[in-house]
Amino acid sequence: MVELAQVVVDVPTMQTNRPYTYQVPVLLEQQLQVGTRVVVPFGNGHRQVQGFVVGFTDGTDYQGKLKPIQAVMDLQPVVNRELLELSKWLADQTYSFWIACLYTMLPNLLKGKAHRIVRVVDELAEQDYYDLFAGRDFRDYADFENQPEAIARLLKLKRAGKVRFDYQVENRAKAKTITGIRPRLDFEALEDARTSLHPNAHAQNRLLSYLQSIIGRTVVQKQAEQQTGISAATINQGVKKGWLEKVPVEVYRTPQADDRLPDDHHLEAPLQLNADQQRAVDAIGAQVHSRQATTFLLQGVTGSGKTEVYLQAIAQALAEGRTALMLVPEISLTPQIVNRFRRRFGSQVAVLHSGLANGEQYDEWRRIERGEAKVVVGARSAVFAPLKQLGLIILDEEHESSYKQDEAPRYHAREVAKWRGRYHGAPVVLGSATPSLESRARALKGRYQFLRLPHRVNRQPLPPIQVVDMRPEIKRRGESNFSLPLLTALNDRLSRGEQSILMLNRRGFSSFMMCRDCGTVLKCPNCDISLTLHMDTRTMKCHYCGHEEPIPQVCPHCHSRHIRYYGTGTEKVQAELEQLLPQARIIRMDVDTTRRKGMHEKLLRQFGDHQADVLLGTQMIAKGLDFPNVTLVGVLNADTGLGLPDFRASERTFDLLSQVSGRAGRADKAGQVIIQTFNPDHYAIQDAQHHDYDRFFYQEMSLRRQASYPPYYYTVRLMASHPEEQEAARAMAEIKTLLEQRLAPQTIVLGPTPRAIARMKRRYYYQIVIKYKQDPALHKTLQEIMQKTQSRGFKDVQVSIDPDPQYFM
Ligand SMILES: Nc1ncnc2c1ncn2[C@@H]1O[C@H](COP(=O)(O)OP(=O)(O)OP(=O)(O)O)[C@@H](O)[C@H]1O
Ligand SMILES: [Zn+2]
Ligand SMILES: [Zn+2]
Repeated sequence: MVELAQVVVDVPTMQTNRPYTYQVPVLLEQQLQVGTRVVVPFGNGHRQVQGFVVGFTDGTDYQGKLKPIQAVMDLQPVVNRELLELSKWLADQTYSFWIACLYTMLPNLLKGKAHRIVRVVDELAEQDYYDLFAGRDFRDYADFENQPEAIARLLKLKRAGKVRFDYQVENRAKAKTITGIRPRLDFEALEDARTSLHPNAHAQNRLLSYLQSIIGRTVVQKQAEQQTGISAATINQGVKKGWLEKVPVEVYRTPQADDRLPDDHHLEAPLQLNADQQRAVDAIGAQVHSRQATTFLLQGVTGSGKTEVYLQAIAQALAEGRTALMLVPEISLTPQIVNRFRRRFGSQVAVLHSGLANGEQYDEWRRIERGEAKVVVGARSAVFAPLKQLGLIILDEEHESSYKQDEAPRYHAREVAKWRGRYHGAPVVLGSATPSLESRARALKGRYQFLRLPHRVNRQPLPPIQVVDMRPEIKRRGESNFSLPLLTALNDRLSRGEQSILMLNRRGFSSFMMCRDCGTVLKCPNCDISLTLHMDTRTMKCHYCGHEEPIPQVCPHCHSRHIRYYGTGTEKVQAELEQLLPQARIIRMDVDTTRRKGMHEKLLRQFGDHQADVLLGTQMIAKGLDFPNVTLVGVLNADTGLGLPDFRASERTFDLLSQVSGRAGRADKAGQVIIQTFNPDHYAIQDAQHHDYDRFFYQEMSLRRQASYPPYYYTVRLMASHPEEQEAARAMAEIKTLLEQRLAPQTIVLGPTPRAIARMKRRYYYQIVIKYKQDPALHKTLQEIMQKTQSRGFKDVQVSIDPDPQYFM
């Protein structure tokens, strides 16, 4: 009986979205593991492609001639069995390619063709040392990968812990090297050199003896000097005489510089919980203990101590010998929250986020994979962290739409978390001050266990919120970003030495150029959208395709010079504020000022150290910040997101206002919030003003029911694009016909309509939105559409299926 491998190949088409069978080289039978990457020939041209081994068979049911695996890319699996199973489920749920799901789970370094090396880490038998390593301490893995015999030997050495397999970052974090020395002559030749030495040349004599003792090896020069007392000068003489050479020796990248970590012996003690917190920790802890995959909704007002609940529930999971996963939205993955975890759990914490260099990301991933890190704090994709023995999963700010990936595979981290919870028997905690309507509705139905923290830890009331109607303000005082009440309040904090946070809501508006004479707006030549002004580069940029052009001096249409910049950017606000309050020290935080690595951290530290009076920023300052000296929060424009063509527009506005208001008055000083708006009567703004989540919830629920939107209905969005508009429309019409034939009569199919942004990257987009409660035919029909749209009739049409879309624009 031969062993055959099932390989998912890196050829992302619907036809290849299943494993192919390959011969395993005889020498590697029973040695290759599931989850290992391989290179296999594919198709008639025998193209070489990458793939993942996803299983083995004995091949009894295969008739044709099988091709063999060409190369084995890893000495250890890069996806474990759990993640392999998860990837399959994910592909099915998100209508995407299995191969794409596998890659999604891996750190960047393992997605491409990273440089791989095998290092000797323990003494080898002489034969292995010379055959495999030619007497060196490491070797390029590429030299081995298509030699089954060598791989078989390496796999054995790996199992015995004698070699180590490593990925090296190509350019950015080039591995560090130090100087090593290596004899250039053989034993006899060195002996000859010794006989011709001057009798007084003791040092050189010693060097020659030493070299004779290390033939075939490389030794770190510093080490040799220390061990033998031979000086660097003597070694240099030896180099000149041709006895030895200097070579670079690699040192390991240390995954975590030790000084970045708090000392594990001085970790912070848990806080004394209040009664509500204790109830929550007990409820979660009980399920951790009994290994129940219960989902909790923890709704706690801002500053109610949710994070402390997470920390103590995690401590419980660790005490039971299990691991924990803590997810936060990328935007609130601030040093503040990371440090809180590090102070509590020390070096057991691994952090995963998009700001890490590939090498750092891989190092963290590897610490998790080896079981050295037991608590992972990370953004969306950290939900795939290869933790074993998972005991608890937490999603903070569970309502955040960034938990959904908006490109294929279009997964929602919440759903993946629940899948992993079921797999491990681990509870999942969804935490928020403003839960998504979906989650809150489930909690009310008893599908989630509902926990509440209704009070702030400091027993202070939530800060009072004043809503300022900007319409009369503008009439009275002319165009300004600051109303009189806000200015007065800012002045007041300045005189008291307290700090303020100002948020400019950038959602749904951009800074565009318009001609005052003819009304022409500068648009992207590729996309149906206006270009955004960027002062830092002095260019106009398209946020969709990246098109960039200089700021025009005259209108391209009527050549008027009256071309004006509309919309309010943070820079413009900063300039105005500097004029109005010249004595205020301002820190601006937006994409521009935080682009450089480490700036985010630095600006927040400065603000925390009271080196500024005002923190002015975009949405990125709304979440998670905990500064005791902040007593005023101002929202400059509350309503820019309200007008967006999206059924979640009100919910997002309410969430954002609640979150940012929560930054004020978190310690002993009372806080105050001022919200400026042109829609003071809108229920999202009024309910936020009264801190009334429940009222907002019921009001919004009734609108959703009337319009058949989630959580009453599920939604799926289908999108087709083509360079020719009528081709995209035609494809969608065909899909619509198919849907109407197959789906249940109660299911609603809307469209096809052009997307709100109808043209992007020179392609036209049409969409269909499906709304359904229960439709047994849906999943199969959508799978069928994925298959069908790969066929000839759909040439050049790209179709995507997005279950539970977060945006409808
Ligand atoms: N039991 C407690 N005793 C004393 N202080 C506490 C307790 N629990 C939390 N705190 C402190 O109260 C502050 C707010 O708590 P925390 O940040 O956990 O709230 P949160 O609900 O996560 O906040 P948000 O959602 O607004 O970001 C923190 O400074 C925290 O250290
Ligand atoms: Zn013009
Ligand atoms: Zn564009």
